Amino acid sequence: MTSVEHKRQNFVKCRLLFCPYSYSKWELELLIFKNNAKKPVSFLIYYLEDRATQSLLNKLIRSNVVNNTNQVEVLQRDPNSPLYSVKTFEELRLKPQLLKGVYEMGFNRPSKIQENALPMMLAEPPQNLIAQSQSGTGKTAAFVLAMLSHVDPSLKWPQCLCISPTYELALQTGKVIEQMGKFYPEVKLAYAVRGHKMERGVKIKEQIVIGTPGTVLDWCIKLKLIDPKKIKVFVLDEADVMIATQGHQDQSIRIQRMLPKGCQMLLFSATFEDSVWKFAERVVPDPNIIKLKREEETLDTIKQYYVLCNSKEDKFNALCNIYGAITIAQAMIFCHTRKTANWLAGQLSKEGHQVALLSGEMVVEQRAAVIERFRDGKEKVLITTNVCARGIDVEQVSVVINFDLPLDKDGNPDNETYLHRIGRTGRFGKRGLAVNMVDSQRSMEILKTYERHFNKKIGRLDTDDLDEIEKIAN
Ligand SMILES: Nc1ncnc2c1ncn2[C@@H]1O[C@H](COP(=O)(O)OP(=O)(O)OP(=O)(O)O)[C@@H](O)[C@H]1O
Repeated sequence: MTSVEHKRQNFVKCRLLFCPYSYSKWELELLIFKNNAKKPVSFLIYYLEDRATQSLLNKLIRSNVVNNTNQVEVLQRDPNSPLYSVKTFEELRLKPQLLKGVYEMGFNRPSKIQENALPMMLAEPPQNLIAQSQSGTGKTAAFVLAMLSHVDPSLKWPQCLCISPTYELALQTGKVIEQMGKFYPEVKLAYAVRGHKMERGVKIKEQIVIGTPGTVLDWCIKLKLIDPKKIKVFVLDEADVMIATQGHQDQSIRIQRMLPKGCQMLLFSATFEDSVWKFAERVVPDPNIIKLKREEETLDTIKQYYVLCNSKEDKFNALCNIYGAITIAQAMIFCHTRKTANWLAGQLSKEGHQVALLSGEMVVEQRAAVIERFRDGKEKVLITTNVCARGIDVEQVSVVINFDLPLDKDGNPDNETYLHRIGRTGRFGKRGLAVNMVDSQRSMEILKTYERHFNKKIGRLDTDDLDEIEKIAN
């Protein structure tokens, strides 16, 4: 190639970033440089869902089961058989060690989905189940209890196999197995995840194996560590996340095909798009189906205010006044950009607040650590960009501050994100307080759009008047 030809070359650069506008997406930016130009003449942006990260963060922030007032829908394989549901864990006749484990975890009674799913999963002969309900409604706890109930600890080989979409999610489920099985130490657990190097042919003695599809397949086929014909219970968790990951769907089906005919197949998903449904039907033959509709969020129990400001410094002063006047257990503050979030975190720290900062450039482990600290109350303020606006369940947070109002990627009002940031589910949901900082004519217009859309008044708050602020807390 001559130098002249070289100069005429077009080239493309890619950047993978965490999307600043949405909670669960990665942004792939393609910069097209024509004729070696310094500036790209066009660029394309793709959004790739990162559902696994969202699911993990959601699990980590949650400290309790999500209450859902919707009716559970049950479709039985045999519609003539009586429909069992339980209101207590005693009715399930669990092994005493497991009942103790359940109570030790602070569970007093089965969650809504567990009321129906547990009797089905524990029935004799074993029944297959597809269950769908939003994250946090108790699915993991349910299938963990089923696996622990079905194993025979005197047999030293894998009998229950659970596959999760990612390393982190598998570890998280493993923790639940360890907690619930705390008083049942004869039952052992093995992790089939990356980094857990095993020699070919060494038989696994643990009765429960949890892992990701690729490693589980290796353990079954290549390394022959697990005899799939001896598996009694197969769990496929987070089916919606699983199929969103390249290759996982086929791997899961390959694993399922190796299992014996009588093996109990259980599949769980937080959502049920058509693609998940098709996949579920391939993995679980003759299923019973349990569905619990997602509970809608509302603004009914939220007091909403706005504060007029001129600059970010002004917003910060307003925030300090609010903090000075009312006691805030935990608050989440949303900023539009990473830069503002960093600046605000610095300012609040200088004022002596314990601040946690969550932003897009952090890797999943870092974000998980920040969220766990916040959930445990080690920090009282969580500042974040839009990245986790929806990934995080904010029910436990009583005060939400929109330091910048939520906008979509084109800078227009984003009703869904506004609702999700400050909304609560359930008619009996805890009361909350939301304060919106308005700093321009445009942001005032956006605020009015939210007011009209939700048909809920957003009152003005004068943050220079401490008495007035005190009143909003009552
Ligand atoms: N019966 C129960 N009583 C009280 N808390 C419960 C009960 N069942 C589960 N929990 C708790 O509720 C939270 C959510 O439960 P779990 O993780 O099982 O839900 P999930 O539907 O599997 O959610 P995800 O889809 O995010 O995994 C956990 O903190 C769990 O310990």
